[in-house]
Amino acid sequence: MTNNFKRALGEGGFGVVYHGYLNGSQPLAVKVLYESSSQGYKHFKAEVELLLRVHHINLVNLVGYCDERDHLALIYEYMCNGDLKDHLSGKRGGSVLSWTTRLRIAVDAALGS
Ligand SMILES: Nc1ncnc2c1ncn2[C@@H]1O[C@H](COP(=O)(O)OP(=O)(O)OP(=O)(O)O)[C@@H](O)[C@H]1O
Repeated sequence: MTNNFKRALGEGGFGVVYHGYLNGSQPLAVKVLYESSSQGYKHFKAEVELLLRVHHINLVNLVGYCDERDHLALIYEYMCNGDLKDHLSGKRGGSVLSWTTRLRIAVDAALGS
């Protein structure tokens, strides 16, 4: 899927996220979790159980997961517009978001949570 983990999209608190494709065409983001602690595994299971049940337009979809105990990965649909953090901080260039837009994003995020 990730072509041997060729392209890293970023890194969060739980692992590195790689770009990949499903069936060679559907773009994906594959989060490979750091070595699993019991705390990490609990978080992984909670994320899988919640996101496989809950679908909302403001939430990224979980497409699948890998649970081999020592190798854990979460597979999400790929968000092509980048990180919200970068949009809010103006790092992506382009126009600065207005306060009205920021407020709408906050409300939309709250609706998805
Ligand atoms: N579904 C996705 N589509 C595209 N890029 C993604 C996706 N998920 C994560 N990324 C990229 O990988 C980076 C790390 O994401 P990740 O969710 O691990 O960290 P985070 O947003 O800091 O959250 P957390 O606090 O859960 O670790 C993001 O900043 C983003 O650039």
